[in-house]
Amino acid sequence: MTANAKPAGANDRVVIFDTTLRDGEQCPGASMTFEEKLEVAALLDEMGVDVIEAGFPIASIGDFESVAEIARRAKNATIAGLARAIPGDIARCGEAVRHARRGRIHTFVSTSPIHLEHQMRKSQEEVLEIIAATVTQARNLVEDVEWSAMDATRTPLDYLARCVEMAIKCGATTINLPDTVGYATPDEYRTMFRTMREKVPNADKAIFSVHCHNDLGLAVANSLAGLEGGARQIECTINGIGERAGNAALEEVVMALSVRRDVLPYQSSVNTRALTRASKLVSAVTSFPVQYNKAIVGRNAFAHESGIHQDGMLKHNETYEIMTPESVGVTKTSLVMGKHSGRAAFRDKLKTLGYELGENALNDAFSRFKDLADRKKVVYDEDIEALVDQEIAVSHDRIKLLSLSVIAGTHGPQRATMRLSVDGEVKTEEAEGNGPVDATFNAIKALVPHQAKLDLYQVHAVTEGTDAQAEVSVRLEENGKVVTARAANPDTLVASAQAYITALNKLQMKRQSVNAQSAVG
Ligand SMILES: CC(=O)SCCNC(=O)CCNC(=O)[C@H](O)C(C)(C)COP(=O)(O)OP(=O)(O)OC[C@H]1O[C@@H](n2cnc3c(N)ncnc32)[C@H](O)[C@@H]1OP(=O)(O)O
Ligand SMILES: CC(C)C(=O)C(=O)O
Ligand SMILES: [Mg+2]
Repeated sequence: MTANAKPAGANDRVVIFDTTLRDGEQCPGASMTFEEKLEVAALLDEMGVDVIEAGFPIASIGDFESVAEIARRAKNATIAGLARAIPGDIARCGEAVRHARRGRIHTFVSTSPIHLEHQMRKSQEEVLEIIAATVTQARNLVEDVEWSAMDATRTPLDYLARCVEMAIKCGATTINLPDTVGYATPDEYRTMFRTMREKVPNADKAIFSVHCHNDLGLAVANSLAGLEGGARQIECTINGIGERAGNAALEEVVMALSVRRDVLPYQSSVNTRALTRASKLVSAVTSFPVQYNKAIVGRNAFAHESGIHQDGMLKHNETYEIMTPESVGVTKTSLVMGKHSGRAAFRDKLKTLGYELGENALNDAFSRFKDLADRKKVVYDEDIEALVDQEIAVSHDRIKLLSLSVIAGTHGPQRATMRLSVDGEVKTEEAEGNGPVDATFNAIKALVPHQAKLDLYQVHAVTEGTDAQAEVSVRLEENGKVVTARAANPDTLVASAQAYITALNKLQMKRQSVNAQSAVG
């Protein structure tokens, strides 16, 4: 028996068996190259996974070679290979895992009536003989043999018990009872393990293992129920990838054990801080994106957008988080600024961006932020900076933009209607132009007559997407005096008008300071 193979129930240590490289790779589109498999295996080994199922050696030469190489390189983990209940599969698997410091042959055969009749086309008695022969063969090759009853959860318990007894008698050190088709409920799965451990005379000679598929979204719940039934090995995959709807997600299982130690008193040796790194690596090598709201490793798992939650988080992080982001390798909680955010988070965000606004300025900036968030899916830090910079500039201005509407399109001329406040007086003008920007600038010229020449007009997107803020830069020149101004808004024309008006305000301030200097002189 290996270090990992202690009798079920002897302690509360749970063996974490990762099958990302075998069952995970079985899902359509998830195949990994030799080098990618080595990289994933190295990380799993480093993070404390007990058993790495590295592949199915009979499946291909590539699979054989990657299992053998992972076996050579593994420092701590047991390396397992999968084999059907066929002598050739078992021999090939034995060849691949013999390079490991601890190698395991994992052999499986169907036990359910539906599989026996339609897939194996064998009787129950024939399958019992196959179990005896193949487990014995495997045990003659390695010390550590896992036997699985494929489709265990649709197998009559009496027959399953006979199979388990036979596998243990022939030397299996781990007995895996998979929910191959993701059919079981937690209560049924718990009962199956309890029954096996009570009924099978030599049950205490092996570790029992869970292997759950997620067809009904119950894979993690079933895995934990299996522990309550006496299992002490969990088979799982990073990001829950695997056949069809996938396997139980390793990160979810491990964090459930860590966070709910009070009701799940079982220990795993996985370094939880490596979970995010592992998730990102597997996602990158398989090109399978991780859904945003995925437990533990989804990008929203530690992100809060709603004002009430953000306010709570700023007061005490346990108000809305049951584990720290650091505990799974995420640097910090993120308070995402959006239309559901409140003043507390906005104030905190401004502080991190280096702004200290008085209460009135803050309220003004906040209402402009809400207005922006209503129009924009994601509000980035740069959006907020642009918005506050403008707020500060506008508060000193003589000319203020009150409203702008522009008619543009294929049937010119383009027409802009603008309302400005100039030294407190409200003025309106309608102007035409060669394009919407020209019409907008003509309206400004009509409302605030000036000699300044437009030296530069530039537009770029502050952030990504079609709803990104446009940042407009305008440079005006008047009698050798040059001013530049910038403004940002999701509407390019509004940003253009604001930038032009800010430049005019700056020019006005320059004129005043020159006049003041000549008066002093
Ligand atoms: C629940 C699971 O995840 S099981 C693992 C599933 N994973 C895979 O199948 C991935 C790798 N598989 C492969 O590369 C191929 O299927 C191979 C190399 C294993 C076999 O390829 P082939 O010899 O061409 O067989 P094929 O895949 O068409 O059919 C499977 C055969 O294995 C038999 N079989 C299935 N499971 C077992 C088993 N546990 N023990 C013995 N025989 C089995 C089937 O009855 C079928 O036999 P038949 O051809 O006599 O009817
Ligand atoms: C091969 C076995 C363990 C399996 O993957 C399953 O039954 O789901
Ligand atoms: Mg499976």
